[in-house]
Order: sequence, then C-alpha cells, then structure tokens
Amino acid sequence: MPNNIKVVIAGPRGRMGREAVKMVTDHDGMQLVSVIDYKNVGQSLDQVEGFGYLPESISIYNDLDICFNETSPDVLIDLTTPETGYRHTKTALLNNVRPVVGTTGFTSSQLDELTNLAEERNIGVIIAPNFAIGAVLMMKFSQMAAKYFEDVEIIEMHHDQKLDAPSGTAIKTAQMIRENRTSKKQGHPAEEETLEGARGADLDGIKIHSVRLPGLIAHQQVLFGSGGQLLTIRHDSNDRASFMSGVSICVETVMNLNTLVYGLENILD
Ligand SMILES: NC(=O)C1=CN([C@@H]2O[C@H](COP(=O)(O)OP(=O)(O)OC[C@H]3O[C@@H](n4cnc5c(N)ncnc54)[C@H](OP(=O)(O)O)[C@@H]3O)[C@@H](O)[C@H]2O)C=CC1
Ligand SMILES: O=C(O)C1=N[C@H](C(=O)O)C[C@H](O)C1
Repeated sequence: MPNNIKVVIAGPRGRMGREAVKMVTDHDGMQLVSVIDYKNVGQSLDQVEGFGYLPESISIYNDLDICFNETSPDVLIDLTTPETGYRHTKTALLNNVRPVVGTTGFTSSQLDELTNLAEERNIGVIIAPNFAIGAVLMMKFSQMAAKYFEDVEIIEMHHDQKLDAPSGTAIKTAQMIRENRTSKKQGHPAEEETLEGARGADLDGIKIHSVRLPGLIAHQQVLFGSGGQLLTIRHDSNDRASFMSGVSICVETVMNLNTLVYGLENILD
C-alpha cells in the first residue's frame, strides 16, 4: 500500500496517543504529518521527551485551523478528553479532515450533532468507543446472548486516571444489548438504595457498575443470569497496543466513508 494517508494525531503525549504515534509512523500506508497538543507548541515532537525515536521531525500545533492549513492531513486521530475531542471533531469536519475518534464521553446530543454535521459536509467520521477487536466481539456476543437472557448487568473496570464513567464501551455494550433484549428494569421492582449509587448507572434498565483502580487498564464483564445458570462474557485489554489494529482499520476505512459511523463493529466484516 502506498504511503498516502496523511494523519494528524491529537493527544500525542497521552497513553493512547503515544501508541498511535508509534502505529502511524510504523505503518507503510500512513504518514504522520503533525500533532495537536497544547504543550510544546512550535517545537517538533522528536524534541519532546519520549519521542526521540521518530524518524523525522513532526510539528506540534495547538490551533487546528493553522495545523490543517499548513500540513493538509486526510485524517485526524483524536485521543484526548471529552470536551476537547468533541471540539476537534467538529473543527476537523468543517475543514474536510476525516476524524477517527477514540475519545469517549460524548453526550448523545453531541453524537447527534456530529452525525448531522458529517451528513451536511458529506464526509466520513468514525467514533469508536473501543478499538480492540476482542472488545468488539465481547459486545457482539453480549448482543447475541441478550436474545436468550433478559437479565443482565455490566461491570467495567479501568485505571483510576480515566475521566469518564461509565466507559464508552459499557454504554455501547448496553445500547447493543438493548436492541435484542426485552425491556426490563434489572433488580427487584421494589428495591431501594440505602447508599446512593449502590445499584450503579442505569441505561434502559441495564445496570452498569464502574470500578476505578490503579493496576487496571481496560476490562469489562457482562453477566447474564437465568434460573440456575450464569453466563459471563469478559474482555481484558492488558496493553494499549491491543487498540491499534482497530485504529489502523478505522483510518483506512474512514477515507471511503461519507457519513458518521459509531462503533467499530459497523465496519468489520
Ligand atoms: N476507543 C478506544 O479504544 C480507547 C479510547 N480511550 C479514550 O481515549 C481518550 C484518551 O485516553 P488516554 O490516552 O488514556 O488519556 P491520557 O490522559 O493519557 O491522554 C490524553 C491526552 O490528551 C491531552 N490533551 C488534553 N487536552 C488537550 C488539548 N486541548 N489538545 C491536545 N491534547 C490535549 C492530554 O494532555 P495533558 O495530560 O497534559 O492534559 C493527554 O496527553 C479517553 O477519552 C479514553 O477514554 C482510551 C483507550 C482506548
Ligand atoms: O479510558 C480508557 O482507558 C478506555 N476508554 C475506552 C472506554 O471508555 O470504553 C475504551 C477502553 O475501555 C479504554
């Protein structure tokens, strides 16, 4: 494949951003042309501690319009924070740069707004709450199981530096389960919390419990209960490299899209 997809990465110093910088610079079909950060602006990334291995100097920008104008990327990979990621995605669409967004924590009205903007601009965008193929399978298997098990709760477990709760993956899993599940509020109809939050978050009756601890990376189990049996579907990301094949697929695929796709499962065979 020719070295022809020009990529800009937002959040290059972050846990995911660093892996993405590595993935793009090692990829024969992609070229890293710039990065977006609010630190070290005006420098090149190889002057920043930890990025010395980069083969060529990559400029750091804060202003997206200037970055897009000077480096003409095809694709923006955003791995930042919910507020920043939303702003970046909008600006990219307005500049005809195709966003691949891993950042989680967007509200449903933000997702609707971005869907409309992508349609208006006739330009592709992929928002994937989880880029790990195993996590996508966990979500799909859970969706399949929901046809036979209406009683389900989700436990997601992440490192304690995570800003959003519940995780984007847990929300997406519940949304996919909801499509196949007879609607039901989980738990006893008369149950009461004696300590607020004890029963977790609620997405259409599906309970989501969020655990945050140092030592964890990204883990989720989906528990289906039925008379005398329990089905547990679990996925663990023990290394952020687990997300990178999904990022790579999204960068290649977004080049041929002209609408917003929410979820990696929608572009995998
Ligand atoms: N879709 C997926 O598969 C995955 C998604 N994620 C999501 O990706 C996002 C990033 O996660 P992670 O890498 O762990 O987080 P980190 O906190 O490690 O990285 C986020 C980076 O974004 C930087 N940043 C913050 N604001 C801006 C800004 N205005 N412009 C440019 N950069 C900015 C931060 O800088 P500073 O720290 O100096 O503020 C930091 O370097 C999260 O939303 C997370 O939920 C994570 C893993 C997998
Ligand atoms: O913040 C993280 O780390 C992760 N965030 C994503 C999410 O919110 O689902 C994906 C993965 O779980 C790691």
